[in-house]
Amino acid sequence: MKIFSKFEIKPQLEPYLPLEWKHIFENDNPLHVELGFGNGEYMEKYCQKNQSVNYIGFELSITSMIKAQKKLAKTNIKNARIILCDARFGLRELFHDNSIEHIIMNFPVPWHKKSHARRRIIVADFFRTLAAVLKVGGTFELMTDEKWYAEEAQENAFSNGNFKVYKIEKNPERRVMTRYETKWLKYGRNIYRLIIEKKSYEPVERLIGGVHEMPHSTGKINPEKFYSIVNSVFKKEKMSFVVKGIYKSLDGNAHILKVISSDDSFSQHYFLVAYPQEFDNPDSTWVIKLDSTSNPYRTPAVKWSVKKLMEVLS
Ligand SMILES: C[S@@+](CC[C@H](N)C(=O)[O-])C[C@H]1O[C@@H](n2cnc3c(N)ncnc32)[C@H](O)[C@@H]1O
Repeated sequence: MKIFSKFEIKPQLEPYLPLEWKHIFENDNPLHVELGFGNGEYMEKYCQKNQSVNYIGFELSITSMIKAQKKLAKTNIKNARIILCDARFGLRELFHDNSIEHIIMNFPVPWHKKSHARRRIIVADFFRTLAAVLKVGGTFELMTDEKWYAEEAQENAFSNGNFKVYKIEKNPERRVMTRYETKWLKYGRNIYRLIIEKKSYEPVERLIGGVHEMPHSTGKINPEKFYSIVNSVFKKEKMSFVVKGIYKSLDGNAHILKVISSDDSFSQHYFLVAYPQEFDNPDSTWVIKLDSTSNPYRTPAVKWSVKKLMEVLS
């Protein structure tokens, strides 16, 4: 089997965030970022035509990641990296302030139903991130076939106050186009482009920003309490977590806890391991830490789950 993983970056394994992109690409070329790249068709063409930019793509779908990696490998693209991660989180946590030259979002799902509001990307928070991570003079380009969506984004950008907001263009000709875009234009379906340009900088509050350390806690644990915490929801400020299941190792010493945590709307699944430092001593101190198979971003909610569980199990 051919390995295409040279394009994929796993920032959750890095000891420090935001990332140092010039070390990753081994050059200091301008950063261009695509949010929700789908099968990677736009990324492939864009990278071929713009070889002096460093291109970073975000996707949530594993199938799309695989398709894009195959494409990039086939055409021997050198200037692209892709990340399996919520673009809202990635854009805010993985880039230094004033570091991105251009951000592209092609045909996102608008999620117009209220019940899907949590999935929307282009909301007020998104523009706060752009005001931090785009360079002054850097641009965000949105393509959509929903006029109301472009208008809503335009209003949000305008209310943020840090952007020059351009007029929405109808059926613009772009140097690089997606397959659907070409087809839609051919069949007379309208598409819209919104471009905004950053005029002033405003910092954004990051969840990580700094050393990306491994959390662990130590203390006394009453093993009888383990099963009482399953499905209990713990909440504090914008953080929450729930223990969805507990599994015991065959020798009965280690307990593995399946946890889902949330920082605001950013959720992660991971496993924690709890074990006594001295297996034969009933008074032993216990350790709770991330299980070695798990690699969530060490957000405040992840760190808090490690600390709080020690407290409730003691
Ligand atoms: C309608 S498709 C468009 C794909 C591609 N941009 C195109 O124009 O062909 C939207 C894509 O965005 C991805 N997506 C949705 N929400 C996302 C998020 N929060 N972060 C990263 N990708 C996301 C989806 O997995 C999907 O592949």
